[in-house]
Amino acid sequence: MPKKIEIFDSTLRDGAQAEGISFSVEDKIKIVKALDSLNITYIEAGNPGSNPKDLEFFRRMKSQNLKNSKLTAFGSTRRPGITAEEDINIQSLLEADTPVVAVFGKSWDFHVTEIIKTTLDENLNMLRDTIQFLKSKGKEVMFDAEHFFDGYKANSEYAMETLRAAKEGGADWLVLCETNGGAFPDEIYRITKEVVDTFNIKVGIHCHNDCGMAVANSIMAVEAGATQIQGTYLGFGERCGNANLSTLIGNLQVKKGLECIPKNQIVNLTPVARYIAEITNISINEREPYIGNTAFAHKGGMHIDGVSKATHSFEHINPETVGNKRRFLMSEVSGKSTILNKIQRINPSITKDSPETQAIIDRLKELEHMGYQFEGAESTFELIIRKQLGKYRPFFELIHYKIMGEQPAADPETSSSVLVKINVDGQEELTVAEGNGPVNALDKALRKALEVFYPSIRDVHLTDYKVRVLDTKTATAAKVRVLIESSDGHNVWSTVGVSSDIIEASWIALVDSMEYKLIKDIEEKVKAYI
Ligand SMILES: CC(=O)SCCNC(=O)CCNC(=O)[C@H](O)C(C)(C)COP(=O)(O)OP(=O)(O)OC[C@H]1O[C@@H](n2cnc3c(N)ncnc32)[C@H](O)[C@@H]1OP(=O)(O)O
Ligand SMILES: CC(=O)C(=O)O
Repeated sequence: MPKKIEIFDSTLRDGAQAEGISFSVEDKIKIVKALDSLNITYIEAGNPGSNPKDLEFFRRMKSQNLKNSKLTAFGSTRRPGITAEEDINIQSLLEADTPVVAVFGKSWDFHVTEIIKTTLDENLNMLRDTIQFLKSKGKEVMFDAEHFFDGYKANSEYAMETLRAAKEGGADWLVLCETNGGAFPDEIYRITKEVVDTFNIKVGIHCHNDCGMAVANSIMAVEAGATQIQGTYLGFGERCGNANLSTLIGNLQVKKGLECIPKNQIVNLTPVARYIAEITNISINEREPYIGNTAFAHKGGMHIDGVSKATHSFEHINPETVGNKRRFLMSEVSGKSTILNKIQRINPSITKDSPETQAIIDRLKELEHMGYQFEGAESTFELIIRKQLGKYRPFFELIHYKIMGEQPAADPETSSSVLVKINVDGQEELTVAEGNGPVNALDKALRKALEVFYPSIRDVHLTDYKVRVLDTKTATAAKVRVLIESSDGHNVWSTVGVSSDIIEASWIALVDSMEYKLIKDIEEKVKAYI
């Protein structure tokens, strides 16, 4: 097995072929910089013959110096019947002015005769002289042997001929593409091994994920002697996507000890994933290995107990190795160990065997049965612990709220009005507020009333609001769970409310949010005093 694997990221080329993904030139530049900072060897950032945006991107990149990575432009071999020099796509590849070009060409005889409709000989000439031409211009050239594995299975002699032609043309790399994503790991190993044993040249692998095998297939190619892996950082790409490089880098570098990026960069595996997702405007699959939000989240009580005693009891690596973090989730399947450290933050004298611990677990299970979920609402859970431990006093009493809606609205920003009346230590306060919906107006009215007594509430704003219908069978009579995320500019916290009335569920979550903020203010003051 080799010691070093060259990583080739195609997020900005094959990734841009994924449904729902579109990058602006600015997005591309930001992602290139992030990949460069991670020391990804090759960044395939576009197809200059495809569209003016990619050409503009490569033009802008001429003034950007990459510190570690080699920018790569992608395009096809020349068209049949013309010279490489005459081919407009090849002219665009040169115009991109990158040190590396990746050219794809046909390796499956069926594609040659039925898709690009030329002869098998002309296809070999197309590969050979396109690569020769690009080499004469001083480029490092990768030959992406499209459909190589299907081609090999249909006509191995011809598939190998295409690699021979590419090598004769001067290709630096033969990249075996599993274009349709239908091959299995044993086939990948056997065929890649034959290529590695036949040609004295560097071999790469490019796998698609149509059978969920892209990562496994890429690893088998490495086992067979490939030293370059192509994929996309978050796995998105044409159809089911490409080999996920964040998983592959984790697997190869952390588990198999092969260097893909410098050792000191592996802690950036997760932060770079989150940055790319942010720029791409997608959510990372929570369950993604290594980098996902739940990759090191423990929920089962016995798991949490085990991890608290020895982290490797339920973790394959330490999450910090890849810049991720361990999380313990609150739920009805939690045991006492899960909640003990949360309880002890409020009352350190309580132990696993104290009756209060069992009472809190019972209350948690009862609330989950009613539809609550605390995994994403730990602030509400802290308030429940306080209530159970007698460490809570309400900051205000609700007298009532009234909601009015206007439809059709003269101004959508003020389509709802809410009146809130509260009592704080015997003093009543009545406020009215308008909003673009009842929850927005309710939030504004409650904050306006509370600000009179607690000025720091002015800093609080809602940053997220999610509603989940809990029992879809009963349709409009179903319960809803409202999850609110709030911020005061320094801290972010989440609270939850459940009711069959969406306004009431929102109110419960809003009240928890305000009370949580006020409790934290008091704690800060006490800390400062001590
Ligand atoms: C497996 C892969 O991922 S390969 C990369 C796939 N990526 C993309 O297709 C995205 C970028 N593509 C594009 O922007 C456009 O397809 C362009 C600009 C490159 C070409 O557009 P058009 O000239 O309108 O052609 P169109 O997309 O309709 O068809 C593809 C053409 O490329 C030809 N072609 C396909 N593969 C190859 C190849 N390896 N070598 C040479 N020609 C090829 C086809 O025969 C077809 O030619 P035809 O128009 O003479 O029948
Ligand atoms: C080149 C390429 O993207 C493929 O064959 O899948």
